[in-house]
Amino acid sequence: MTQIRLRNSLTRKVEDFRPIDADNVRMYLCGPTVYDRAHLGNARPVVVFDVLYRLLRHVYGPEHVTYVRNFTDVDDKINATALARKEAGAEGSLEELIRARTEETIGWYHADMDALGALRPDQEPRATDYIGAMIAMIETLIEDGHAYAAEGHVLFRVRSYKDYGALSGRTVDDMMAGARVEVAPFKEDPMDFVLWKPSDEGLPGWESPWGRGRPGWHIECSAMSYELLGASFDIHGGGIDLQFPHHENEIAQSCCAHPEGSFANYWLHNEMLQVEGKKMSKSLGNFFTVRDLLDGHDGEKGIPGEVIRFVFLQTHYTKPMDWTAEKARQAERTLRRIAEFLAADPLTKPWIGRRYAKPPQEFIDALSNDLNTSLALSLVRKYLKERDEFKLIGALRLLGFDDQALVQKFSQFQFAASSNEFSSGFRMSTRGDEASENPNRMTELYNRFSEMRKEAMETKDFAPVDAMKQALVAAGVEVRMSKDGVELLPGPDFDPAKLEGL
Ligand SMILES: Nc1ncnc2c1ncn2[C@@H]1O[C@H](COP(=O)(O)OP(=O)(O)OP(=O)(O)O)[C@@H](O)[C@H]1O
Ligand SMILES: [Zn+2]
Repeated sequence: MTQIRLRNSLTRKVEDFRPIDADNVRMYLCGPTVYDRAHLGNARPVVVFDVLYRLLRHVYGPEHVTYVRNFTDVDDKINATALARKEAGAEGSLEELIRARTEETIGWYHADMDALGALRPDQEPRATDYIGAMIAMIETLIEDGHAYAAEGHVLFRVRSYKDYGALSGRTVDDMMAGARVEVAPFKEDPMDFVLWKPSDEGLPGWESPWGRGRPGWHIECSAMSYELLGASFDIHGGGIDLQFPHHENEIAQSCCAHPEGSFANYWLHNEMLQVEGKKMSKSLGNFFTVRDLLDGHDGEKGIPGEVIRFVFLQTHYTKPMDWTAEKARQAERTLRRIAEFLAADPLTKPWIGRRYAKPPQEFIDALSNDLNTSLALSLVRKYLKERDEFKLIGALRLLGFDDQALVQKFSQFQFAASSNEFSSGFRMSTRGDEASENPNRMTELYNRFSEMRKEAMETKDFAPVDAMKQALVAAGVEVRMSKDGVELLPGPDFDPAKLEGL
């Protein structure tokens, strides 16, 4: 089995990745606070951890990986956007407006990240669905002396956890000198952080042993990861901006509440997307949204999600990067060249099953070496140069690029979605040479054969399917049928003339 190696922020070394249970590899990523559209920086961790997710699925099998990414749907910023709407005359209670805002933002988030080719995680828990689990965890922490209640708040007693600071490699005293910590009169120590706080009247709140209130941000991830992945899991990810204090606090809470577990064994942090040397962030105002980039804004034309993904993957996730129009142009040129090549070749059509296009081992090795995506992309260019379609498609798919979508979006061939000539709507219209004639024919046969098979499953009359299969085989086409569907692979003896009568 391929050995994946990852840079673990805990040890600051690239280590062999050894899952706790190879039958269920578990990964948690801190997700967005859903108050507004995601900016391009927010998309970087999504793409980085999507590549890791795909690699883990490739190595351990898709059904042996669990990827959880949360939505933080309780937050001052969400309340503020809902309040602003209410003040502007929006109808409904504040609670309804808050709910509407988080729903709407989650919808945007899904649409934007889908456009970047990111798979949806296996679970996307919302913090507000796990308040009970958070309260239970806080109670345990209080019982064991790691937390205390004061004036409607509950605080984590940082000095009760001797390993606090291990992830950032700093002591509590160093951190105190560097961080702007809030000194509240009810805190025993300025470093102590909030687990629970009172809610103002009219704002979202939950009954708890400490009065009506709501959780602090850090406890959300500790509680949700425990509920969905257990006291010990494999990988915890997020942007480097979250390492301190958010991740340091998650570790303290989880390890103190569940000393039987190790929490996360590997911590991965992506570096920041920057604008002129500064982190792109809402608070600095130096941001643009993923949606603006996709759709085009201020007179600029839109940029396809594949281009954005390609640009991200050019830079290793541990390095800061800038977004530039020149990088986007170059990525687009490469994707066009790939698409033209794929479009001109009859192999890249829906009737080619995924199983035939396998990423070469050298390509898997590149990704397995701490996600060396820039090396992986140079291998993609190499396969293109060598005109090795199988390697190229295998590599593209593992990186999260859909070859058919690339052909449709980036090649000059036109695919008429409305075409009634072929039910899939997959049609080439510009080149009349043989190479494009046969794929049309194959697509048609593929659609017809799939239809026939579907029908046969219902009627239990498999005779027509068998007859067509025989004819295809006689024309040199290998036919594979599985529960996922049908695959047609023209072999070296493929003779399109023999398909004439079909
Ligand atoms: N410029 C950036 N580059 C890469 N990742 C980023 C950047 N900004 C935020 N992230 C990551 O985006 C994810 C979602 O973060 P979150 O929702 O807390 O951000 P936000 O409040 O929208 O961003 P901001 O930091 O701009 O206030 C986190 O994993 C965070 O590390
Ligand atoms: Zn988190």
